[in-house]
Amino acid sequence: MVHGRVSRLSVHDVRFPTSLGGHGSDAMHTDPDYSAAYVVLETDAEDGLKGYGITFTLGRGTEVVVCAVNALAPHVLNKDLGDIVGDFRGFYRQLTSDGQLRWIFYRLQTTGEELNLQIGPEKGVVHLATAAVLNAVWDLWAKQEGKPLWKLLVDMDPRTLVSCIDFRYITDVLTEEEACEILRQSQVGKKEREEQMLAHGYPAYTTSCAWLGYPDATLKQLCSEALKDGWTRFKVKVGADLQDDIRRCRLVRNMIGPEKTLMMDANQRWDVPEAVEWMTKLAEFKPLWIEEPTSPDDILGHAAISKALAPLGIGVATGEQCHNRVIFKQLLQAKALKFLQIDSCRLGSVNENLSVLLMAKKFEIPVCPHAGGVGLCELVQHLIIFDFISVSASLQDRMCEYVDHLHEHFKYPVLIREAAYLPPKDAGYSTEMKEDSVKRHRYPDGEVWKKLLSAQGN
Ligand SMILES: C[C@H](O)[C@@H](O)CC(=O)C(=O)O
Ligand SMILES: [Mg+2]
Repeated sequence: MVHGRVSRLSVHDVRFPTSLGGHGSDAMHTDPDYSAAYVVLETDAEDGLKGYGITFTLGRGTEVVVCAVNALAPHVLNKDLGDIVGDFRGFYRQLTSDGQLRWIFYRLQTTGEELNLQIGPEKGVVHLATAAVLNAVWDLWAKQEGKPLWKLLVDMDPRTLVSCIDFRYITDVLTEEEACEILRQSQVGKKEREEQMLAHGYPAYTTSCAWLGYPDATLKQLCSEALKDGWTRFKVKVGADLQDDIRRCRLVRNMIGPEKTLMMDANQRWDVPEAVEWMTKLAEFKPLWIEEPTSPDDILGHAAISKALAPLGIGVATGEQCHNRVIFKQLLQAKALKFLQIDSCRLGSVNENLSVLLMAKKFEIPVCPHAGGVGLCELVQHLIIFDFISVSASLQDRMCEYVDHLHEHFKYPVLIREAAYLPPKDAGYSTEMKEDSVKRHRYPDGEVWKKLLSAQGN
């Protein structure tokens, strides 16, 4: 039974200096410091359990999200956890519909600069903050039930599951009744699929070999190590310089051979015609997909690229920066993507991701989650394992991203075996970081940053 009143919400700005090694770099984010706005929820319950929630950010962006989490705190504090999850749809809507927060541009005074930031509705900073808070609620709920989050979801009856979803703005493609029906139909074979997951895990691909900032020698070395470790699917960053892309893609394709799967990711670098032209030149390396070829807001642009690249056998993948379920709905309606990439922190937590998984099922589009960042692998594995067991019932054309960074900072790190995610066994959403890691990486007063900042003369 869920219990306790939320007595404290704290939020930490935790950053890892990944940009120093070029880890995580792409054509648009050339110096990413993998970071998180890290939320801790405490209750007055005697069990002493805490809920941990993160949202993924890049360095300086974190302080902005931290402000937004604090702005949302009054919605959570002093609430009864039973009341929150008992009407999760209502609570989700309360957080995402704060009449004062959803409207405005937010003016933030940081170190001498003034930033104007759009924070709503259901997009941008406030939505990332919503995800951090709700992820903490889901973590706490799963912990109180003594189950890993994926299992909490798998064991929930369809009616309870859909009661967590806000169907506002999507009923033209998915009603609550239809969602329930999808879940009911997928009850068949659930037990066998759960056993399959526990025995073999969920198939993964790696992005860790080919960040854009890596020199060719690193790329080669990481590729050959990944091959030895049994990886068969690889993603390469592209989009900044065509000649570089040709050289790097050739190098990777030569190393992995013609049979293994290659994906490319441009991180929104191109205009629509440029995307088509560029990918036509990279087609010889046989990519399965081009990810984020253009602005995440350009639904019709994605549709045009999809149509143009289909004859070359290249699909369009996108989602890691899709604001919300409405954008996903339209991408699906417009046949703008062949692979849908949910993100555990970009959307409004499990609640909104459930709606996207169900829409993807209805449109028969495979979900291949985004996980490049700190903690995203830990979180999204729960969603995709649930998706397989309770929604999609298929592994056809599906795989979950894996990046080999920063797992050592988590109390319950992902377990990868033979290029597959093994289902987590510990209770919760795998969101909890090690206390010492948080302390050392807190910005700007953690030991790691104090040293770095003083070396830079700050
Ligand atoms: C900035 C991030 O590392 C981004 O490049 C991740 C990404 O696009 C992916 O993993 O896909
Ligand atoms: Mg990407």
